[in-house]
Amino acid sequence: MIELTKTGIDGLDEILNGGIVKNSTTLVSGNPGAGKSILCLQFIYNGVEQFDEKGIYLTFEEDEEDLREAAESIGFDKWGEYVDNGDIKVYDKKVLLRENDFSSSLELLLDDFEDNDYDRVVLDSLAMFELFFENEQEKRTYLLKFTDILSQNDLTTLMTNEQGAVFPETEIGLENYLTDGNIYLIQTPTESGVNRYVWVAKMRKQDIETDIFPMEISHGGIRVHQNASAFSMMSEDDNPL
Ligand SMILES: Nc1ncnc2c1ncn2[C@@H]1O[C@H](COP(=O)(O)OP(=O)(O)OP(=O)(O)O)[C@@H](O)[C@H]1O
Repeated sequence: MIELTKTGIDGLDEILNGGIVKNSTTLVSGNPGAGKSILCLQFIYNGVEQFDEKGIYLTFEEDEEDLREAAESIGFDKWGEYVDNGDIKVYDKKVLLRENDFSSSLELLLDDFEDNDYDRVVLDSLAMFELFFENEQEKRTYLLKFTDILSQNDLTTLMTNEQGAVFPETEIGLENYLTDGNIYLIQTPTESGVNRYVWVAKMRKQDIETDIFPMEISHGGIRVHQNASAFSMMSEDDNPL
C-alpha cells in the first residue's frame, strides 16, 4: 500500500488521487507569478496545521522575515508562530549562502534531518544548483545525491523550477527524470486579469488525473477546481484577480 502525503490544498489532493507519494520528490514548475511559492508555503503550512507534520523550507530567493510576511499576507496566519516554535524550519538565503559550498550546506541539513523528525521539505528553487555548480556533471551528481538523502530521511519534497514560457516547455530537462512527480502551474492573461491552471503531468506509482484543471489564488492560498467548467462559471466579481 502506497503511503501518501496530503497537500491539504482544496482540489489538489483529489486530482492527485489522495496526495503526493510519501518520500518522493516533486517538481513544481511555472513561469514567474504562477503560484509556485504559494503552493509550497501552503504545503508546509498545512502539514503543521492539519496533519501535525513538521516542515523545512529552503529558499535562496528570500530571507526569513520576507517569507513570513508573504505567508501571513496570503492568510497563513500562524506561519510565524510555527517558525518560532520549530514546527517549520526556514533556511533562508542568508543561512544557505553563508556556507560557500554546497557540501557544507548539505551537512548542515543532514544534521538537522537527523536531530529532528521532519516530514516535508520545500526547495525554492532548483536554480540554487546553478549557483553552486557551473559544471553540468557536478550539478547532476549533487542533485541526485540530494534527492537520495531526502528519500532516505523519509521526506516528501517539493522543488520549484522557474520556467520562461507560459506553457510547459517540450524539452525535458534532467530534473524531470530525477524527480518522481511533475506539477505544472500555468497562467494565461485575459482582458480582466489572468486564468490559472494546474497540470499534474507525472506522479510515479500513482494513478492521477492528467487533465489540466483550473485553479485560483486568493486569501487562504490555492484552490483547484476539479470541474473544468467551474472556472468559466465564476463571475467577474468572484474572480480574485
Ligand atoms: N491574496 C491574494 N489574492 C490573489 N492573488 C494573490 C494573492 N497573493 C498573491 N497572489 C498572486 O499570486 C501570485 C504570486 O505567486 P507566487 O509568488 O507563488 O509565484 P511564483 O510562481 O513563486 O513566482 P516567482 O517565481 O516570481 O516567485 C501573483 O501572481 C499574485 O498575483
